[in-house]
Amino acid sequence: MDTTPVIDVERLNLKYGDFHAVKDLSFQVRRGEFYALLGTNGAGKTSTLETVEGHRTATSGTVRVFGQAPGDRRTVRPRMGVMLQESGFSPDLTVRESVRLIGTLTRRRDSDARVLDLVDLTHKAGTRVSQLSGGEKRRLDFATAVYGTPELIFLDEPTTGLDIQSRDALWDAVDKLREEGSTIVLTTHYLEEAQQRADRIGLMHKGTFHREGTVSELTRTLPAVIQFALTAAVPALPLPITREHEGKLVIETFTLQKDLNLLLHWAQDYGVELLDLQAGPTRLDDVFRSIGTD
Ligand SMILES: Nc1ncnc2c1ncn2[C@@H]1O[C@H](COP(=O)(O)OP(=O)(O)OP(=O)(O)O)[C@@H](O)[C@H]1O
Repeated sequence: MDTTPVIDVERLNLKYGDFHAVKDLSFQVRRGEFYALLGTNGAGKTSTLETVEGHRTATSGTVRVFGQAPGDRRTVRPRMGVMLQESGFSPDLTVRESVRLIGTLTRRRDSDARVLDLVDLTHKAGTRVSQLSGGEKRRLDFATAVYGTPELIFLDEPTTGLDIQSRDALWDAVDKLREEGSTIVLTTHYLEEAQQRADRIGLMHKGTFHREGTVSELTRTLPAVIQFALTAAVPALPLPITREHEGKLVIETFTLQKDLNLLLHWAQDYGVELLDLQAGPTRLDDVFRSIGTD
């Protein structure tokens, strides 16, 4: 089996004039992996991805895609599908003409009807792009990435502007692409989408990785949280309260199951009602919030 990483970035630096936007960034994406490049605003995600996609030249460092320079139009480009934040389809073309154009530009083979069906635009095939809704345009953008089932697919904020049904349909389509072996690189500010699906996450801040790893590697350094409200005076609690937040008592713990069990038994024994009880592991949101504080 070919073990060459699909993407191999080594000590990438990008400068805009005096501004150092990406600093010595190194990462690899393996074949079949779902990798999410996340980060704070202005962290350097788009700059990095544009370089990997072959649209931007590195100030220094090396970027390899399928073992080759990413700008290589003949060998590399046809193997990668890119969903940009704005594809810039001509407003005068119909949806069908736009999909056909994707095939011509990417030099990949596919059935236009299959792609239209996949992005749920068959009923809009004869409509001009200028007359599509925001969500429909986004689904047409998605068609650029999935046309011809490329080996490597970049999704830049793919679900922004999509309603819940369209989001689910997009992720179903991505699941199918993965089953067929495609490698996925995602950027998004919807952290839950990354938390649910990504094999690994690179979390960028100010041009470098704040952390990189699996979701559990990223979250396990932070405590889980139990929170609840009390309406009346109660006997001494069995656990220390870490803080109060919006009228609720918050307990942070690295032993969630044990401490939740202790709390529930205590409430049962004393007949105490724990209002709005919530308990759960650390979420990626919390890792984001901790940027700059740790
Ligand atoms: N063409 C440019 N000229 C000058 N500075 C730029 C240019 N493009 C980006 N930058 C700066 O480089 C930094 C990284 O930008 P980039 O768009 O890569 O970040 P990002 O992580 O994608 O951000 P966001 O989440 O806000 O989209 C930002 O501070 C941005 O202002």
